Amino acid sequence: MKPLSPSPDPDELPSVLLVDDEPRSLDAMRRTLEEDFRVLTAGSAADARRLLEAEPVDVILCDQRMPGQSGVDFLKDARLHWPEAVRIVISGYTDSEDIIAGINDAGIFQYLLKPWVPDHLLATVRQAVEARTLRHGLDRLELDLRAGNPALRARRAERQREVRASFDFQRIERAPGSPLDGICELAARVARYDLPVLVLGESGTGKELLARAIHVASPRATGPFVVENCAALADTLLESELFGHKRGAFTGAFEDHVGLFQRAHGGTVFLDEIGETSPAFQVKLLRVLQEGEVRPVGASRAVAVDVRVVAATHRQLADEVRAGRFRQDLYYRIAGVTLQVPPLRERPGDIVPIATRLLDTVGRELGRSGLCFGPDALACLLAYPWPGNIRELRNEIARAIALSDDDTLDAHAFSAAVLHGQAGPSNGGRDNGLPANGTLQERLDAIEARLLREALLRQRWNKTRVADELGLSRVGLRAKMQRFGLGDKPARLPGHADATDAADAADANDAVDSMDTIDTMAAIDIADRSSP
Ligand SMILES: Nc1ncnc2c1ncn2[C@@H]1O[C@H](COP(=O)(O)OP(=O)(O)OP(=O)(O)O)[C@@H](O)[C@H]1O
Repeated sequence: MKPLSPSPDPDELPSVLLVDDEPRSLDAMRRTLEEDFRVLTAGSAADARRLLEAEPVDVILCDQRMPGQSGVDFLKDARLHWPEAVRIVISGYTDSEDIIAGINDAGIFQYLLKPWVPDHLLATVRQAVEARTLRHGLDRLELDLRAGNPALRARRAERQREVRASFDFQRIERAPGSPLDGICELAARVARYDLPVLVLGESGTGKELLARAIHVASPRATGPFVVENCAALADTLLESELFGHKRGAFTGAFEDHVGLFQRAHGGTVFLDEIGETSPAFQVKLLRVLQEGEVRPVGASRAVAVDVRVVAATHRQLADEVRAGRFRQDLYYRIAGVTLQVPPLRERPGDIVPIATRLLDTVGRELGRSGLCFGPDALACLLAYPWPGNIRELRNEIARAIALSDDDTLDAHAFSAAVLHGQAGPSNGGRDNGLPANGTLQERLDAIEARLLREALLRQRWNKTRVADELGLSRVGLRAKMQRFGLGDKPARLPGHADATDAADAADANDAVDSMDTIDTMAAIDIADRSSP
């Protein structure tokens, strides 16, 4: 036999106020509902008001046709004074137009048609109570958040720890003492404050990675991090992507679309290649940043958004402002703090640690773990100027993994350009692969080191020929090689002194097989870099 469950305390049941001037109808509804709800009844709007003033209720169910005031008008009034009660109107077909007209103003949850069926009436009131409970829970959550509820704060802190454990500035691989150390330190400092950050640097240098690390180190870590490449879309599409649009706003807008700014609410928006945006779009973006709200295309009202903006560009944006191509007011809005990420060729010490990390991650992505570089491969990577920066390095490593059956990658797995140390097309045609920053002396040094490296590769590390080509004495060449960390006198490796002409014979110690020489050079280079 089914055990008898204790009947619930009527005071703990959700309360429903029925309003109808028809006593029989009122009675029928009461009987249908009273087992599950605490039912109050009123024969008129005035009686209902008196009851509501005496005690709050969860649901009001009101007949549309009543003498004096219509059900919808009464519910409009109830919405103003007792907004937490969920409102249902009940009526016949003939009143539907009035009800539809008043649905928004009265905030009506459901419209029940007469004659009603008991099961449907019960289900509708249950749904209304559920909606009331949900809304109540959300209100509580918001209050708790505003009041800084300790349990919630602890849960948020825990989640932040989880997010930070999965990604932080350590994921930005670099050598000890790399120029990136200072940049990451500054980024970690500014991450704590809601300042806009502008990240400058050539394509593929790791600007997005830095932006993500800033987000994770910020108090917004548990919020969303959304990315938009502003160069990839035409103005109208970019506007609709970022700010959203309403259905029918333009041809093809078949439904409402929530923009990225709204999706990033509570988090960070990363606007990549902001320097490519048109003046018209810049005006719109400026308005959003100034007012802290977005207006979806075709919408009549704006929506408040709370986001932090991190923007990036490969251009020197201050120069773009001076040239009149980028709005100054927008520049000051987005450049609260500016971080400049140097290209890979200006931090050659980072090549080996980054390449090693990429070999591991890309290898695992391709289902090949336990891979390593042969020393000739590392020497090749070091000798190449990487105009496409870390993205190019990543692609090169992926290609080498795919082409090599061996777990130790050697230089021949690389493309011809990398193997011979010759840069392909420079960075999107935007520069010539040479440093864009630094003092004149630093830039000249970088150019000299690169020319020297290229000549050494071209002449298969034969110093006599290199000295001839560059119009230097051998002593002068050695001094320069030493100065640029290109090694002085690589040890001759057994079996590789295959000098073939008089000049080589005179320089037999240096005339070693290029790859083995590179081997040794790489070892020297790596040892140099790892020493404190
Ligand atoms: N220091 C690093 N350590 C490991 N991987 C890195 C590092 N920097 C960048 N990468 C990787 O290099 C690739 C390019 O980086 P990212 O997209 O952040 O560059 P970007 O400057 O934003 O490029 P773009 O301007 O073209 O969008 C990514 O796969 C990224 O994970």
